[in-house]
Parts: sequence; C-alpha cells; structure tokens
Amino acid sequence: MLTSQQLIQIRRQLHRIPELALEEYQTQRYLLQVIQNFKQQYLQIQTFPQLPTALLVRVQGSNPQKTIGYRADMDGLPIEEKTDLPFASQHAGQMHACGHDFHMTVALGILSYFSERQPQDNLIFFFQPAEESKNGGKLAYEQNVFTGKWRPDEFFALHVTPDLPAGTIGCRLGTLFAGTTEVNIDLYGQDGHAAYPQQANDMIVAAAALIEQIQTIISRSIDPIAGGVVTIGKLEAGTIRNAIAGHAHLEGTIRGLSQSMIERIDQRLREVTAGIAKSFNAEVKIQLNQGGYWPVENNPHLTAEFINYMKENSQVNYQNTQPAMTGEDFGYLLAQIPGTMFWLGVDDSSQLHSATFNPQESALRAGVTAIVGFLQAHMQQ
Ligand SMILES: CC(=O)N[C@@H](CCC[C@H](N)C(=O)O)C(=O)O
Repeated sequence: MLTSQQLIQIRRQLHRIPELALEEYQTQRYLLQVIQNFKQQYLQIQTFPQLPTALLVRVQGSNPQKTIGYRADMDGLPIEEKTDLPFASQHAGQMHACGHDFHMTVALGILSYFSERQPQDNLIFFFQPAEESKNGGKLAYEQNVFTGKWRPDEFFALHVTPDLPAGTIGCRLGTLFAGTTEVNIDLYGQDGHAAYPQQANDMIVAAAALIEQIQTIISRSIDPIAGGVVTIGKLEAGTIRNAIAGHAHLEGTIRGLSQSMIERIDQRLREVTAGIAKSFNAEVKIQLNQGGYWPVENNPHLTAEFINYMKENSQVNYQNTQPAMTGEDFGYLLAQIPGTMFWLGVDDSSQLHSATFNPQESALRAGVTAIVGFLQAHMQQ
C-alpha cells in the first residue's frame, strides 16, 4: 500500500504535469507507470481508442455481489501557477488549480490498498479526462466505456475543498453541486476609426451594456431563496486604443441547483442578449451548452450509508455541507448510475481555480483511509 510519503510524491509529480481537457496523455502515462508497480494479480487495465486519455482499472472481487465505481478526474486548468512551490507546474499556462492531482492520488492510494487486499466486491477506478470542460464523463458514458464487466453498479467520487479542514469529509443528502451551462456570445457590429464613432457600431460598448444587463437576471428574474449564478469570466474585444471594435466575444457560465433554475436563467440570458443586440443594432450569436454538467444529485440510500459511516467512525472528521454552486460532470454519471459525491477538505486560503491554490497534503492519507474504510464496510452490507 502506498505510504503517506509516496502519496505526496505522486501528487507532486502529477502537479508538475497538468494538461488540459482531452490532452491528458502524459498524465495517463504517469498513472500507468504508478499502477504497474502495484501487485497485478487482481487488476485489469483498459484504455479506449475513442477516448484515448481515459483509463479504467478493475479489481476483481473475491465474492462479488456488485461492482463499485470510483472516479477521479485528470485535467488541469488554463491558469498560470503563482505558488512558487518547488513542484509547481512545468507546463506554462496550465495548472492543477482544482485539485485533480489530489483526486487522482487518492484514487491511486485506494487502488494500491485493494491491489494487495482483494476486495469482496469488484472495484472499477475511472480516471476521467475533461472534467473542467468538454464533459469527459458524458463522453465516456456515451462512447460505451462502461459496458459489460466494466459497468459499475454504483459510483463514488470526491472533490477537494479549501473551505474544510484538511482531511475532513463533507457531504449531504440531495443536491451537492449545481448544474451549469457554458455560455458563448459573439456580438458583431461595424469596426472603424476611434475618431468617428458615428460611422461605426462599437461592440465594446454593446458588450459592456450586455454585461450590466446580465447582472439583473439573478437580482430581478429569479427567486432569491432558490439562488443562481451567471458569471462572465472572459471578454475579448478590440485590438488597439484608436480603433472601434466590430466584434466582442464573451464566455461565461450559468449555475443553478435544479434543472428548472438553469433553464429559467438560460431563457432570460437569451432574451436579454436579443434585447441588447436589437438596441445596438448588432448581430448576435449565442451558444448555451449544458453538456454533462447536470446537478450532482446524491443517491438517498447510498449517501445515507456513506454519511452514517463517516459520522460513526471516530477516525474521520465529518461535516454536513450546504449545496455548492460549483459544477461537475459527475452529475451526468450520477443520473445514469446511483452514487455519492463528497468533499475532502484541504484547508487553504486560496479558492479553487486560483493561481495560488495550495491544498494541504495531509488530506491525502486521511482521504484514502476514510474511503478505504467506507468501501470495506459497504462491501459487507
Ligand atoms: C469543481 C469545479 O470547479 N468544476 C467546474 C466544472 C466546469 C463546469 C463547466 N465547464 C462550466 O464552465 O460551466 C466548475 O467551474 O464549477
């Protein structure tokens, strides 16, 4: 079984080599290298030409009643790391700023344990590409990655959170994470000289008006108790100070804790964008894409069992958590296969997706121990 020091070394190596969605080749090679050092007797490894960076590892159970899936996402983010850590990202402009290096390391820790102590039930570890964008979970499901003996009956996964003490497990019955819609908007007007605005149609001004209007969707169009989010995270327009921009491109994300909330916000965003396009005499192209980012709905039965185990185990620090507006394409997988998503605390003052995110590595061992314990107890149910 991997020692605490080995877990830290693995996490640091993964942290050095973040790769973007569907480009996780080096990450996959490294995972395979680590797994080759485990006892192979009960293991089977599968890769897929249709989703080449994905990786499935199956552990044959001794007396299987079911097949339990455990998923860890693999991709990093297009963020330039600013931590100054000795093991900081070696890939310019890319960073494991969402803790997927932790997710993979904890999965390897659990896998190493069960490679040496054959589990009663079968286990399937799904190392999933493309969680941050391009919905790798949905792609895997639709491309029949989980067929025959590779289909789990249940699925579990964690996400790290800087908001809980290191090693704390957090979870809740019901909805854990929001569903999200990816937003792409292009506004087209007339470019021209900065000195002659009357002869042009300025898309920077139109984009500014649109962004202001978008802020009214949450404050004026939806039930404040229900909650929702629209964030425009990227705006591109113009080339130089003395030219009027004829094109603006906006990217953002919508979040809601229910499908109906997401649809309501989607609809208002379309209406507001059409209104701005009309008032600025602009052409507009709007693309709203939910993909696999469905609300993460925990299965009542499995999640109650998970929470009870964590609460009753004196070695585990457990906290009930509120629903979060983060998204996850594990929501899509949980809509197909029952299961539970939960948090692992990593105690940091920087948030997820921050260039200074620096999770506490003591959470690795605590996470492995808590999850191995739960899986063992769950197999005896
Ligand atoms: C945990 C986390 O941060 N997940 C991502 C999921 C991406 C959602 C989707 N691509 C979008 O941008 O809407 C998140 O941003 O919450």
